[in-house]
Amino acid sequence: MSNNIMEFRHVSQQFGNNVVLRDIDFEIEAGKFYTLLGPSGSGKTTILRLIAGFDQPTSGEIYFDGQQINDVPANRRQVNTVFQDYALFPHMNVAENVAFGLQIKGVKKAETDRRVKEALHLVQLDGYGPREITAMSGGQRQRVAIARAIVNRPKLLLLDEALSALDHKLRVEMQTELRQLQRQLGITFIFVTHDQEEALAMSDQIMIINDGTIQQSGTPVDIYDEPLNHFVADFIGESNIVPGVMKADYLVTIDGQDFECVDAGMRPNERVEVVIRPEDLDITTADQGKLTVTVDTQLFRGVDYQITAQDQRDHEWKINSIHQTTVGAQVGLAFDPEDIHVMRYNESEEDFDARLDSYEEDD
Ligand SMILES: Nc1ncnc2c1ncn2[C@@H]1O[C@H](COP(=O)(O)OP(=O)(O)OP(=O)(O)O)[C@@H](O)[C@H]1O
Repeated sequence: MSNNIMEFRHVSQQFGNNVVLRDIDFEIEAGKFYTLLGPSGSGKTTILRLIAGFDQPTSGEIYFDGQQINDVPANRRQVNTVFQDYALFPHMNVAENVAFGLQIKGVKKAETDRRVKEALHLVQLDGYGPREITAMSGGQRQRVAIARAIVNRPKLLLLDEALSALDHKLRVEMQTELRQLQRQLGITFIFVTHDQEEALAMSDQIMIINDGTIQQSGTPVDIYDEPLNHFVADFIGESNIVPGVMKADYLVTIDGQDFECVDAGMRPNERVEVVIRPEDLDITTADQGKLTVTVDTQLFRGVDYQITAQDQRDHEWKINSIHQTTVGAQVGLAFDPEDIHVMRYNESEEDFDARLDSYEEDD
């Protein structure tokens, strides 16, 4: 028996001529914290609206707990949404806002009071029930919105950029609290954000979306360490992305030099893209490095130095190092075979050759 609470099968969404989602397929496992991550306009909110039942897909099927729900209206789905602007009722106090959904369902007063109290306790707003919404801070309103969304224990909670209105410190605090709340309640959360650090910090699973298609799904570690394509490598964290050729299993050529790597199974001489994260590069003496570079810039960031350097072909490398270096110095870059991440190239060989040629002509 599958433990999936939500499934999309070949879901497409079109507004007029504008195709916003293209043949989306995914499964959401019950009880986990999922994040939909992608740039503005990629289709994240459109997916949430389909899950919540605010819109119907142009084609494809949506399943909830194994049942097809395309035609089930929003108010009959066991799904609640926390919106970016919270959508609280300003003329009601905190308790009335939280109680609203229960009253609509006709839950008795004593039961409603009990559940409102419990929900306010879960979001650490004990005793705030009689307060006017207008007398609550941004962070407190955020908690009220969450209390209102969990009070009737939905099976699935959708959070659309739910933390984006908070300042940085409060936002980081709420990330931890939301994660704890999700574990405590065991409700499946689908959280939408365009902030990659937030996604990496909070999620069990991340789905990266761009231009209406899912680029990669996986745990934060999978996605960070093994990006499937250029978009993911570039979008998640900082990266050095360079074209290369897979000479043989475990051997890749970058900039005309051969490097041992841990990837295999590509065609001999297959064109690839190579990702090396800035924190995986160590600075050493010029004669000890695998590549020789000249340091261009160095910025101290508290925990480390953010360094840029040019190699002999004038390509820029980003390096994060805890050791200080000197601008203008010639140094070596050291890295291990497992720090090289090889990605298949997903464009035609002709396009790739053209790009590789132009890259080499830059020399
Ligand atoms: N009702 C609609 N009618 C026409 N176009 C729409 C409609 N809803 C969304 N779109 C378009 O669909 C695309 C995806 O929008 P969506 O809101 O899903 O993106 P998003 O990833 O949530 O972006 P953001 O992070 O900016 O909220 C955009 O180009 C948007 O203009």
